Amino acid sequence: MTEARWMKEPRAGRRRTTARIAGVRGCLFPDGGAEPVAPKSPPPARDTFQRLSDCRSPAMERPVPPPLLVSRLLVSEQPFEVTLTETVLCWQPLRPKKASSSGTGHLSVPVCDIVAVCETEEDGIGKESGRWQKMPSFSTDLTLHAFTVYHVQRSKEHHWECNEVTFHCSDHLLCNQWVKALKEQLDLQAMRPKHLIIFINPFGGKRLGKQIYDDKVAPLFQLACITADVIVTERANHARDHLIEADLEKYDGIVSVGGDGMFSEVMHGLISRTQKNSGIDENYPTAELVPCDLRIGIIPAGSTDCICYATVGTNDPITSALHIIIGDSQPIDVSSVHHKHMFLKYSVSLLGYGFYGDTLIDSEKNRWMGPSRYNFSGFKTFLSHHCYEGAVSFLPATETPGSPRDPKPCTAGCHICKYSGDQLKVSQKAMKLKCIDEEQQQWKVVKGKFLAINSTNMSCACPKSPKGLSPAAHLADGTIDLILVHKCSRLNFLRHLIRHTNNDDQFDHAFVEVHRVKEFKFTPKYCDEEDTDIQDVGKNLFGQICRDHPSCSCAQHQSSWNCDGEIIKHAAIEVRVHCQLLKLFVRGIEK
Ligand SMILES: Nc1ncnc2c1ncn2[C@@H]1O[C@H](COP(=O)(O)OP(=O)(O)OP(=O)(O)O)[C@@H](O)[C@H]1O
Repeated sequence: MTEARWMKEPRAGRRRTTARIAGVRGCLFPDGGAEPVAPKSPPPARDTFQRLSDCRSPAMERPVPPPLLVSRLLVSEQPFEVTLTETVLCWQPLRPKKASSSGTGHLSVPVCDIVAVCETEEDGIGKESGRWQKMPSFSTDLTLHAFTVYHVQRSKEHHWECNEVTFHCSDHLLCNQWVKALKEQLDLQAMRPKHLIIFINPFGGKRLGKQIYDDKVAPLFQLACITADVIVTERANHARDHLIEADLEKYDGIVSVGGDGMFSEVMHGLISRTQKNSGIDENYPTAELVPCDLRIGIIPAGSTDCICYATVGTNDPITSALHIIIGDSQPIDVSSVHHKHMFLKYSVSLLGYGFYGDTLIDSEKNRWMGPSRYNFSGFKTFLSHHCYEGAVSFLPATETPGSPRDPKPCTAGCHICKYSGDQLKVSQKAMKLKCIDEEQQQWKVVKGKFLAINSTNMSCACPKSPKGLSPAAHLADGTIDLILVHKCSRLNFLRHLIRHTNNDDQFDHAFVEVHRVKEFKFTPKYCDEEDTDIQDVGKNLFGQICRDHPSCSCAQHQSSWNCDGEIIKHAAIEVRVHCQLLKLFVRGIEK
C-alpha cells in the first residue's frame, strides 16, 4: 500500500475550508517546536458504542488525557497552539479575534474522526491561484513545511463530508514529527479496515454504481490507504456465489455498491458461508446461527436504498464511505425465512405479504421504468385492493424492553439494543441449558383477511418514508415488529399509507395492529395442492370461513412475500429473528 498524495485538485467528497497560507512562525519549543511524544501501549479495539462516547465530549466525560504533542503552528495564516492527545486533535488560536475571521471553523477533531494525514507539498506558490501568495515578513525560506489532516465533518441531515485542515510548521523535522504522531494514533484505531472486497452492481438503480464508486468512494479509500479487490458483477448472484467459495481470511470487510437487492445478495453469501464453515444446516428452522465476523458496508446506488437509509440516516455514498473508513460497527438482527423445512431467505428490513408483495411482483415487470416503477406499481396495487385470508401465529417478545409504539426511535449507541443483545445471549444460553421447549411459550394467533402483513427488523426508513414502516423498531434488540393491516376501505387504507410519509401515527387505526415478536408463522387459507400438510393446518384454523362468499373481495389466490425487495413465492412461511447475526460499517442514526 502506498500513501495517497493527491491533494493538488480538490475532488468530490473533500471540502477544503482552510485558506492557503504562505508563511511560518518560529516554534517556541527549543527541540524543534514539539513537546516529546510519550510512547503508549495500544488501547484495546473498541466497538462503535464505546468509541461514540469518546467522540462526543472527551473533555467533559472523562479525564483529559495528557498531550502527546503540543506545538505552535499556523493555520490559515494565524498562529495556533496545536495539541494532540490519544483522543483528540485540537488547535486553539493564539490571537482569538483574528482567528474567528480566518474561516477555520473547526477547532478540534476527535482522533476517531480523522480519515488521513498527509504531508503537504508547499513551495510558496498558491496552487489554486497559480500566483505567489503574500509572505509574512518573518519568513526567510520559500519552502514551507505543512501537513494536512482530513477528517469527518458532519453536515445537514446525517450527511458526512471529508473536510481538511492544513497546519504549517517551521521546519521539516517538526512536520515529520506531527505526521508520525498522527499516523501512530490512526494505526491504533483497530476497528478500521485495511483491505476490502467490493462488489459493484452496474445495473442497480440508475445504473450509476460503477461511476459512484470510481468518482466518490475510491478516492476516499485511497486517501485512507484502504486497498480493495473490486468485482463488477456480471450476473445476478455473482457476489453471493463468490462469497461462498472465496478466501475471505484476507479481508477486513465486504462492501456492496448497489441497492437493497445487491446488499441482500452479499448478506446471503456471507451468512451462508459462515454457517457452512461452522457446519450449521440452514434448512433447520430452529438452528442457532453463528454470527458473521466480517462487517458489510453499503454504498447506496440502488432504487430505494432502504437498508442504508435506515442505518445511517441518509443514502449518500460519501457518508457511507466515511463510516467504512473510520471503522464503525453496528450489529443488526437478521430474520430467517423457512417454508416447511426448507430455508428460503434471510431478511433484515421488510418482509411484506399482500400490498408490498403484490407491488414488488408488478414492479419487477416494469424494471425498464427505473426507480419510478415502485410508484407506478404501488398505485396499481392500491387500486386493486386485494386482501388475503390467513392466520398469523406469533411468539411475543416479552423479555425485551421497548414497544413498537415507543415515541423514541433507535439511535446510535442505543441502550436498548446493547442491553437486549447482552440479555438475549444470556437467555439463549439459559434456554439451551434448561431445554425449554418453545411450545411452553405463549404463541398467539390472529385470523382474518389482511390487506398487508408486514414484518420489519428495522424502521425501514427511506427518503419517501423518513420515519419508516415501524419508526420505533430497533436495529439489534433481537425482535421483529409485526404489523397486521386488516381488511378496510380503500380510503382508510390510503389514510394508513399516507401516515408513512408524515409524522402521524400509522398504527393509530382500528384496522391496524402491531406486535413486537421473536417468531411468527403465516398460514394462508388457500394453499397450493402440493402443500397438503399446510392445507390440513388451514382446515383446523379456518373451518368454513368465507368459502362461499365471493363478494367479500378476498383473493382466492395467494400473494407473495416481498423479502427485502426480493420475491418469495411461497405464502406459508415461518420467520425467526437471529439477534445481532450481522455487523455493518455503520453506527445507527446519530441524534
Ligand atoms: N450484473 C448483474 N446483472 C443483473 N443483475 C444483477 C447484477 N448484479 C447484481 N444483480 C441483481 O440485481 C438486483 C437488483 O440490484 P440492486 O438492489 O443493486 O438495485 P435496485 O433493485 O435498483 O435497488 P433497490 O434494491 O434498492 O430497490 C439484485 O437482486 C442483484 O442480485
